Order: sequence, then C-alpha cells, then structure tokens
Amino acid sequence: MAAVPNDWRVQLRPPPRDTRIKTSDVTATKGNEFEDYYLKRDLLMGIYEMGFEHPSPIQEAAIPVSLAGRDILARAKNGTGKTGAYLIPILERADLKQNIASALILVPTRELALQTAQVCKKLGRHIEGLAVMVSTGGTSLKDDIMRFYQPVHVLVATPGRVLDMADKGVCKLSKCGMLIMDEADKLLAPEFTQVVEQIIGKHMPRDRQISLFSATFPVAVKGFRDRWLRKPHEINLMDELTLRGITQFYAFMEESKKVHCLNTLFSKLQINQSIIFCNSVNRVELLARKITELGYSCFYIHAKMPQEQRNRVFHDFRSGACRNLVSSDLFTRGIDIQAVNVVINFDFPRSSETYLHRVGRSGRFGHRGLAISLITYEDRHNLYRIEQELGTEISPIPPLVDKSLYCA
Ligand SMILES: Nc1ncnc2c1ncn2[C@@H]1O[C@H](COP(=O)(O)OP(=O)(O)OP(=O)(O)O)[C@@H](O)[C@H]1O
Repeated sequence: MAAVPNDWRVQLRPPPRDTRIKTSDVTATKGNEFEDYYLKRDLLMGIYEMGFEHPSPIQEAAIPVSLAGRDILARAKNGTGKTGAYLIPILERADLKQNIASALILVPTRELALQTAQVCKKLGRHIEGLAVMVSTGGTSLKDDIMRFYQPVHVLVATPGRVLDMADKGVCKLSKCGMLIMDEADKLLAPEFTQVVEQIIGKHMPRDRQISLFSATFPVAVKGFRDRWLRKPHEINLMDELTLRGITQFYAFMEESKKVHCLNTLFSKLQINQSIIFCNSVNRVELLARKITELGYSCFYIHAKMPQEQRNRVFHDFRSGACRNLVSSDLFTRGIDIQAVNVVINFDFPRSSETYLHRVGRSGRFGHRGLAISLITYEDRHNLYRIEQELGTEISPIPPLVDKSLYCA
C-alpha cells in the first residue's frame, strides 16, 4: 500500500497527554500549527515527541520571524515556552555540513545551560548528525578543549567560558550567525555585559542574527539593543506581569518565627515539589539543616557548591528524589521543573524582577501554582513596591489555602 503523507506521525512516541487545566497565558493562540512553518520533518518529529501539540503564543510570535533571520527582542511570561521559541528556528537553520557552531545560546547559569542543551538534544533527536555542546565554567578546561575538536552545530554556554575558549582560538565563532541571549536582562547585568559584548564584537561574524528573550526587560537592556541589534522585531506578550495561574500570598511575622511558619506550611499544604528561596548562601545551608531537623526531606543548592554536587542536586531534584529544595537565586531563572507547584520566599527578594522569576518556577506552561512570601517588618516597603511595580496583588495567606488553586 502506498504510504500516506502523514504516516510518520503514527510512529511517534509522544508522552502521555497533559490533561491538566491551562491558563490563557499559553492557550490564547492564533491557532497556528507547527506544520505551518514548513519545518523539516525530523525536527517536527522531535517537537511532537516532546508533547508539544501546538505552538504557544510566544512560539507563534517568534518562530516565523526568527526563521526569516531578523533580530528579535522578545518578552513573554515565565514558563510559556520561550526555549522552544528560539530552539526550533535554530534547529531548522543550523548548518550541519560545517563542523563549527552555527548557533550560540548564552544563558546566565550552568544549570540552565545543561537544561537548555537537554531540550535542544531532545527536540533535535531525529536530526541526523546534529551535535549539541554545552560549555560552562566549573568543568574541566581540558575536556572542553578536546570536545571542541569534535563537530559542534549548536553551542549552549555561559559567557565567561565561551569567551575564554574563543580567545584561545579553540571555540570558533566566525561562522556562528545566530546568537540567542536567554534571560537576556540577566546577561546584561554588570558582571556579564562586557564579556557578552566581547564575544559578539571580537568573535562573531558581522552578518549575524541576535535574539534576546526574557520575561523582564529593565531599561539597562536599551543601551545594548541600540549598540548591537539591527531593527529588532519586538514582541511583548506581557499585558500583565505575573502568571495567571499563580496565586500569591504573604505571611507577616518576626524573623525568629519563620522556621516555625515553614513547618506549618509543610504540614498544611499539598506540596508536590517546592523551591524555597533564601537571599544568601549561608542562609540556604542553615535553613536546609533546620528543615532536615524538622523531619522533612530537603536538598539545597547555591553557587558556592562544587559543580559536581550542584549537578547531582539538580538532577536528583528534577527526577523527584526529594520534595523540597532550598536555593539561592541560582535557581531563580529559567529552571523548568513541571512538578514544582509551590514556591516559598523564605527571604523576600529585593527586586520585582527577582520576585517575578522566582514565583515563575511554579505554574509552568499555564498550570497552577502557589507562591508564599514570608514578610518581616523590614520587608513591608519592599512588598508594597513590588506589588506596585508588577501591578499584582499579593494577599495575606488565609487559614486554609484551597487546594484547587495549586494542585492539578
Ligand atoms: N508548545 C508547547 N506545548 C506544550 N508544552 C510546551 C510547549 N512549549 C513549551 N512547553 C513546555 O513548557 C514548559 C516551559 O517552557 P520553557 O522552559 O521554555 O519556558 P520559558 O518561557 O523559557 O520560562 P522561563 O521564563 O521561566 O525561562 C516546559 O516544560 C516545556 O516543555
């Protein structure tokens, strides 16, 4: 019997369908299909096998423009599919005939680099010969150098290591015509800007496409945009700032009562997985110890831990080995763990950007989530300011939190 054009779809092995309710942050689409973008079949296969049935709003807005080669400045809410929005065009356009990188994806943390590379490999799993490489600080320089002698088509990296490799002449970016800056505003914070500008100015070809993605674009981004982007196509899908599916509460208390309060939250809430944020490395370790003493399972992670240990914690938490993770702002951006339904600000963040990215670790892809901030007298002005800046309401926590607000 002659093959019907669509029979390749029958052979696909997508994950079980996600039947949970989703908010309009991801469902309010124009009705496009991935097939509308004329993507190669082996890429489409990877997309469907990820369980992506239709493009999300940011994917609809960014994919066609990016395929056309234009610079992009895209702002969309946390967890609404920005990674796919930039990876799909890259995978479509990467030149597999040359053995040096066609695309560079810069991200601010090593864990996010690993996660992004994993998604890239999964989306591209049917693309024959595709080589995706991760290059970050905290790993052996020698191994990285050896790896660069192998073919690489898509490079996911943190800025410092890639500049080091490019300066040494090991990482060749002369034909790298696509640059993505994910969590772009973080990459343009003082500690990164110069490094990023050197990568572009010294090592990338003049004819390059630069795309910036984030949920937050403070004014600091403007200078960079004016210097490096050429008539960027601007996308802003943030008519309101916080995610629709996330319910936000605060609990007012003295500093000394916070651990007791956390204990109560653990016993009362239905936590699938939680991330608990502290404002310093010391406080992360102290709190993790206290939670363990209370008898709850808990991992912790921060940037001062050895990289191997960080990787292990990230991997084990992601695979569900532990219910709670205490973290510094290392995990504030980009980390995508679908099982996290509760975020707790044990320490209240100082900026509205940090608040937004932290609470966005729950409620991924339009699902429901709960964000609870423990507020002391000193935090009261901050709470008010952040509420104003985000135009959102953070209410006092009720004695009983309705489970339907944050459980599937
Ligand atoms: N079209 C789609 N259909 C179904 N699920 C999707 C689709 N696109 C992305 N997802 C899923 O949604 C989740 C969030 O996506 P992603 O991590 O790309 O969000 P993001 O916008 O980059 O978030 P953040 O701003 O926090 O970095 C992921 O688990 C991803 O697999």
